[in-house]
Amino acid sequence: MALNRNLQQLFNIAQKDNRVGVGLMSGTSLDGLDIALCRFTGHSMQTQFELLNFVTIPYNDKFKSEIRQVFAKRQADLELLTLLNARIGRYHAELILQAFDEWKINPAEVDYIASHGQTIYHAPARQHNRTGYPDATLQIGDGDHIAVKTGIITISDFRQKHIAGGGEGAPLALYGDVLLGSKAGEGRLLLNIGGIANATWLPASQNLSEVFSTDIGPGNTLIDAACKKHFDQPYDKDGAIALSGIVDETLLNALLQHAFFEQGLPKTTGPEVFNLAFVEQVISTLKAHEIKPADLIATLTAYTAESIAQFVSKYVSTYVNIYVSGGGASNPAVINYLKKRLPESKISNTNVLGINPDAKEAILFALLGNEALGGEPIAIGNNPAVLMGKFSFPY
Ligand SMILES: Nc1ncnc2c1ncn2[C@@H]1O[C@H](COP(=O)(O)OP(=O)(O)OP(=O)(O)O)[C@@H](O)[C@H]1O
Ligand SMILES: CC(=O)N[C@H]1[C@@H]2OC[C@@H](O2)[C@@H](O)[C@@H]1O[C@H](C)C(=O)O
Repeated sequence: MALNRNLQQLFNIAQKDNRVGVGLMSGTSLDGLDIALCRFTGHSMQTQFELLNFVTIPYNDKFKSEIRQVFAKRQADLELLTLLNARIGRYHAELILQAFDEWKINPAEVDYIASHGQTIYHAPARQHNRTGYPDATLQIGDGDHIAVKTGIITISDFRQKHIAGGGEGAPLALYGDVLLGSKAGEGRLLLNIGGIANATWLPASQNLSEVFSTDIGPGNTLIDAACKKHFDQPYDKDGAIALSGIVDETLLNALLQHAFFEQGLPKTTGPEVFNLAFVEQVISTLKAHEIKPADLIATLTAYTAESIAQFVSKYVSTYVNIYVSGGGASNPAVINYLKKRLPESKISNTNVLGINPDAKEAILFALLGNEALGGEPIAIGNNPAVLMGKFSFPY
């Protein structure tokens, strides 16, 4: 009996030795959609990869503000959430087609799309503390819309399987970091500074049981939020505002008392926890304390960098090769603080590993899509050995 058209196409793609796939990431910074066009040869520990094209297409202010109405909020308009699930899926498909146009790529040359979607709420059990409820996370921007509009098989909603297998749904970075970033004889820390900062430790032994990946704390999320509120700017370009201000050590120390930093690894978090309401609440406990906007940005920048430095000292080693990715890698105020705090570490950018630091997370999802099509579950550290993602078909 013949397979239907969708399954036949899936069967053909799954049997290929090499695949061209698109990885999509729309992170917690809500800056835009990262689109990475990749070619993968092989799978699992034999994966070879080439980045063919990459672009970040910025979101316009109206779109950002619509997402913000439901993003990381305990209470939200359910109708808007429902509408956004479809709208984001369709919009992402339009942006992919726009990128293909610019790259002169025919959609028929692309085997699959792997879409992260937009995280709306992240609620690990450690954080929600509701008896009887599991770890949970929600990403929207339904894959069916992407598959139908582009005509390309789409794999999406990767995080649910990680949770079903016993994880918190994040960070998923380690699956890509192990396959693309590890090297025998060199201990490496791959540090991503996005909205939230996370890291993967890749030991020199390449022993998968020693690998771990965890969120560290705030990345750019608080800096961005304070820039928006006090300077009407989406972020602190090149750390200019932070470098013009003075770090308020009292506030910095108070912020570092957050219970998240004391919790064991691995752990995950988000803007549900690290937001301006938390910062303002901490400021309100510091009696007779006034802080100028530029000093606030300087302090929040130091908060990001100091929490990363403390994590490195506590869990890795102060003498380690650190490879940074994510938008925070372009913030000299963060990177210079880290270099001062960890003088024995060698801090560089993932470019030196052949991985574009802005594209790294989009590449990760392309890689997870390649695994979903042809890989095998791999046990890494205490992460679930699962193949992640759900399939959406064009027809
Ligand atoms: N030149 C720059 N100077 C300072 N900060 C920058 C610069 N370029 C990017 N950034 C920061 O990086 C952010 C975007 O980072 P990125 O794209 O890694 O986030 P994301 O993908 O949303 O994050 P996440 O990993 O949390 O999902 C911007 O909002 C800004 O804070
Ligand atoms: C729930 C969620 O969207 N988490 C993101 C977020 O952004 C950074 C950090 O928090 C990380 O845990 C994760 O993304 C990356 C891609 C990951 O899973 O590795």
